Amino acid sequence: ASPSSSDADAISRFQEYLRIDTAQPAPDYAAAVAFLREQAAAAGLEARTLELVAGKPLLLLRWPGRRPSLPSILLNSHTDVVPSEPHKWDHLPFSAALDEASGRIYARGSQDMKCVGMQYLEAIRRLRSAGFVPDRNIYITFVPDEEIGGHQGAELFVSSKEFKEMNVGLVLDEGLASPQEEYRVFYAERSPWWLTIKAKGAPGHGAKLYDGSAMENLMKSMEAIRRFRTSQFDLVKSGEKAEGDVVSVNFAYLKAGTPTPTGFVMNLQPSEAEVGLDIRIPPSAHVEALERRLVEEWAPSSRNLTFEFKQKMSVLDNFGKPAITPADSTNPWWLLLEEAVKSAGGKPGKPEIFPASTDARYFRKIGLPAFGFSPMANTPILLHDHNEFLHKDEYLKGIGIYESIIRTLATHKDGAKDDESRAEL
Ligand SMILES: CSCC[C@H](NC=O)C(=O)O
Ligand SMILES: [Zn+2]
Ligand SMILES: [Zn+2]
Repeated sequence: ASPSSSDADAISRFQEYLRIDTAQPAPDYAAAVAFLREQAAAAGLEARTLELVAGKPLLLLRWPGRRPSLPSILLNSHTDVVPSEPHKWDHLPFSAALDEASGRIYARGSQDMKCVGMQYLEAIRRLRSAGFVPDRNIYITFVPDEEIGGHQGAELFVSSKEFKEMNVGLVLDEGLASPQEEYRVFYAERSPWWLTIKAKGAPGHGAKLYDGSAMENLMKSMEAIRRFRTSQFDLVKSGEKAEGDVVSVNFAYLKAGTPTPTGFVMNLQPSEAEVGLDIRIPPSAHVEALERRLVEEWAPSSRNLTFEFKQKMSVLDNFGKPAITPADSTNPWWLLLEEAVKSAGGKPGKPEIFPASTDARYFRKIGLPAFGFSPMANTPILLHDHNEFLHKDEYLKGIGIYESIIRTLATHKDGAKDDESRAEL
């Protein structure tokens, strides 16, 4: 069915946002914030641009509620996107081309996560024009730098005075597309450990056989790492565990050898060899056992191996507990979210652990409940991939889902224990 004029307008606004090149490492944040401030004005929202770091604007929008003392709702999204290889796309990544035949909107950020940022705003437009007024303050944030760790975005924001004044009770952030009809919802995520292991050994003639060369040392470690990786991956392949529940280890780079202007020296065994690892740790992992495995098996000093962490996020929050948001009947926020998705015709899937990392970790770290959710069903998972797309109908359906979520979460349930504690409703 062809979209109504308001649907067509919503789609063209989505395309306009997608056309702004906010790809790392040089996102056009100024253009994105200028566009989003126009959208905020059209949606009747108060807007403030915070520059916690120069050149890294964080846009903070507010929809005042009738009872501002209630814990507020924060709808978060990031404005930056990952780079792409345009020549490998069927449609240029910032063309935001709507393929009429398929109904797909192709663009970098169409899934991750410009769709969500615009769906928040479109849902609020519709709620306001329907005369809805929230009980709680509703905040919408567009933060920078999520794709490079959020260190100058969400991580700074959660310790700012502006954030403290917001009295946030619940955060929604990004999820993942679902190839099934059930939407995916995330209540935790895996913590990134980025690790380098360096092997040293005696150099030697390429024809000489001897033990303990740097390459042999490193290969022994990589073989042990690969066996561990396989053991974890087999748990996923067998269906015994979800991807977010195992420890993943992937090889990010290898570095060794003596370069020359035309290649590498072929008859000199190098005295050093290095591997980079991207490790993701679920909240349930036995961290001490993994650290022991690293020291004793993967990088034992007895084999002239050393290691260095480039990033080592804890699986615990600031209170020493696993950074997890309960997604069951003990958490009234979860029950409301589930009810809101269902009442808008959506099917929430079984709550999962997000396999990668998002800015949600910074909110959970300070003890706030945060769910990862992107309303994309019947959609292949294409974040960070070539030909990332979102079907226009899925996009429009997602606006309706957020209308229901915002209406449900923003309305105070009389009798709830809102005023006594932030964790409760
Ligand atoms: C760990 S900081 C980088 C965050 C990035 N987020 C999504 O892809 C990720 O690699 O998971
Ligand atoms: Zn993202
Ligand atoms: Zn991403």
